[in-house]
Amino acid sequence: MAVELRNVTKIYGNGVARTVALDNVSLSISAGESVVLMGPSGSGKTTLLNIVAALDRPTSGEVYIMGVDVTRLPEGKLERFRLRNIGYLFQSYNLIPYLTAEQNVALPLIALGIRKELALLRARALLEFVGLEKAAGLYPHQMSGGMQQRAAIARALAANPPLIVLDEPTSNIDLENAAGVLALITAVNKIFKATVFIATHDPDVARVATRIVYMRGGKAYEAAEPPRREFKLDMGRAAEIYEKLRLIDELIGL
Ligand SMILES: Nc1ncnc2c1ncn2[C@@H]1O[C@H](COP(=O)(O)OP(=O)(O)OP(=O)(O)O)[C@@H](O)[C@H]1O
Repeated sequence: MAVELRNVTKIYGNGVARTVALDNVSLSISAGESVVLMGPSGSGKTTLLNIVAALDRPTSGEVYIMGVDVTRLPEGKLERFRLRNIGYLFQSYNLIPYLTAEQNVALPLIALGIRKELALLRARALLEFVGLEKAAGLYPHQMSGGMQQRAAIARALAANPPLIVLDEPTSNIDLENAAGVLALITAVNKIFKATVFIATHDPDVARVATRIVYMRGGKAYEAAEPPRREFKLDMGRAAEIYEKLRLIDELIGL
């Protein structure tokens, strides 16, 4: 199981300000699933995403990620666990402004202690995977919003994490870029075999889902069989770059 939540409750505040953001949520996500979390504003999506991403701890309940109970990990160990196991795509991308695209992508690998040249080699292959091979030397301010997002996706894949968590991946980009990013998410799921967890308001994102979970009032509900729409994607090329990445991984020992 990639992610397992058992009776997870999250309560903010107390007294009159007490809010039950998650109400006894249990959820099992198998490796390789692509889960899209939908629901109205205030239903608890962000709270659940942050818990699945090991960025926040529940008030009660257990959270297993790749078999590890992350609620019991001390902060120091949790940080390394996150670096190795979870790739993040935040709405604001959070690219470091004074680093180039390739330096941004290499950063998680360098934080894991991998030699800079090898980290940059993998970073450049990942930028090729997301279609940014010509932008490796650009700084974030020299890139469009769509390009910055692709760079952030490459960075999320840097340490080859088994779980990728994305918060509203289509909210800050235009329709054309949104279709591109959904195709990329499909490739990440199919070729990298990463488990994908996405919180969104955008019903279009459901097209990349193997499973849809709805939130309402802090409770999670399973949807009936979701629509599965394939994206036009040159899987041959993506698979080719993936092979290159695997060779680099052998060098790095990832
Ligand atoms: N840090 C916090 N302190 C107090 N209450 C909070 C906090 N974070 C979230 N909440 C409350 O918990 C509930 C769930 O919020 P959450 O942000 O998870 O919902 P959401 O579905 O992600 O909403 P949106 O789609 O608007 O982001 C809401 O009632 C919200 O007001």
